[in-house]
Amino acid sequence: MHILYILGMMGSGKTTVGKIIAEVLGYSFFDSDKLVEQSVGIPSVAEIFQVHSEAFFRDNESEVLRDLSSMHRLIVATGGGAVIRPINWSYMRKGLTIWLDVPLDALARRIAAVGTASRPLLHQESGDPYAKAYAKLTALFEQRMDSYANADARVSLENIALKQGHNDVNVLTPSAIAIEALLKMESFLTEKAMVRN
Ligand SMILES: Nc1ncnc2c1ncn2[C@@H]1O[C@H](COP(=O)(O)OP(=O)(O)OP(=O)(O)O)[C@@H](O)[C@H]1O
Ligand SMILES: O=C(O)C1=C[C@@H](O)[C@@H](O)[C@H](O)C1
Ligand SMILES: [Mg+2]
Repeated sequence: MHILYILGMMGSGKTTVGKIIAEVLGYSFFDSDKLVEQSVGIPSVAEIFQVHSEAFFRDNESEVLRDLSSMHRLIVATGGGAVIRPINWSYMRKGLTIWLDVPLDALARRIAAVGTASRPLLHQESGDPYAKAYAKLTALFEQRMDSYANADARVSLENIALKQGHNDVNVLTPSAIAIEALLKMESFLTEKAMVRN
């Protein structure tokens, strides 16, 4: 495996879990949102949306994914919306894709805890941050769920919690999630090798 792409909604833990996986495997870690900020020369995604537009951000995101796709031994935390463009899949299909599937109420809770200012698609000046984030995440997820489901492997926090005998995903540590992601990757690669042989 040359590159592992971590997919998932905003706040799903792509950066947190991706860094742990990179450390375990001895791979380099890249955050595609950060690479877009560097390449555009604007320090935040929110400002890129404001100064330019979402379409401009998406074009740059595709360029970043294209450039990364020729590299080796990387873990890439993708932007939450990277799955919506088919061209991005043509780059990501060169590696392995894994979807961090986190219940929307847990996402809204994490996002409300840090505020929505850094997330232009969720930001609202007024109202309850949890309720607003939850409503927007629900609408976005409906548009995107079929795209996330194209990932080679899915890491469901609900399933990990069930396996551990809890019914609350909020007790799961990033390390437990990273371990599950590594196991899912391994089974995907084993099945792929069996189909080949
Ligand atoms: N397993 C976890 N349990 C509790 N909080 C978590 C967990 N994983 C990540 N978080 C917290 O949730 C927030 C989002 O995590 P992170 O930044 O890794 O997600 P992301 O998918 O990279 O989000 P973004 O859309 O901003 O790129 C952070 O505040 C992080 O500390
Ligand atoms: O889900 C999304 O569309 C986004 C997620 C973030 O990672 C950023 O890429 C940006 O805020 C858009
Ligand atoms: Mg991130």
